[in-house]
Amino acid sequence: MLEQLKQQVLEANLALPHYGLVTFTWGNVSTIDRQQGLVVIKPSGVSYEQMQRDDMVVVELESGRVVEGAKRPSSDTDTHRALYLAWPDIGGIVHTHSRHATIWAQAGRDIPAWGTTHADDFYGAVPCTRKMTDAEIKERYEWETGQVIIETLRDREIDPLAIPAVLVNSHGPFCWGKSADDAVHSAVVLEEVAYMGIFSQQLAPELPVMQQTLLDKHYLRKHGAGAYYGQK
Ligand SMILES: O=C(CO)[C@@H](O)[C@H](O)COP(=O)(O)O
Repeated sequence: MLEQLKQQVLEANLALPHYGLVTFTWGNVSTIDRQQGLVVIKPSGVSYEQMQRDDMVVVELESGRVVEGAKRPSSDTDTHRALYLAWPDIGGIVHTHSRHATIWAQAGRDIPAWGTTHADDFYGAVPCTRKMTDAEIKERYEWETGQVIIETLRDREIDPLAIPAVLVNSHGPFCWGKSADDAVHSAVVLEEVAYMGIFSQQLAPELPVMQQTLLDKHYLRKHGAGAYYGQK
């Protein structure tokens, strides 16, 4: 089972440069075995060209202790752990510094739902977190990054599976889903709508968000009529 998860995580990490979402090693993907309470994540600082299945690192969900793997786990492992612990329905997480989504994160801006490309995968604006406090940055930075993400979606009453993405202020995007592949899909769509949004807003600075009926039509057509999610 773990070997299969390592292969899934390897392939998901290799999809990041394939879709142009990363430079150098600026990104990481993980998945989780909830029965065993184990997270499988990319090794820290290893180039994607050299990455092998056995480089994947296995850590305990609760403690973060490395239980398998010779390399250091991603530097963002504690952020992944925090999200898995808070959201029992997610099975995969991606973090990147993809260029246009990171532009929105650095600007501290939500990405509004301006079109159906957005609506197919995100049931409303993709939120940007507040800036982290000095104390949060100094103490357990990666863990606190996860807490700020959780706080943002909770306070905005967003179902994580309805809008499976967030922009961490001054940092970059985190995306998730029911699997590592779902999370990569969300990361690709997020980068696309981030890119489109920059230019749409240049063409029409007063651009209104899309009508709720169109957002409903596209989101529910893809995710099923019974899947009501999203901001209240
Ligand atoms: O956010 C950052 C650095 O700002 C990290 O995502 C690194 O860019 C990737 O680190 P590793 O996964 O290789 O440890």
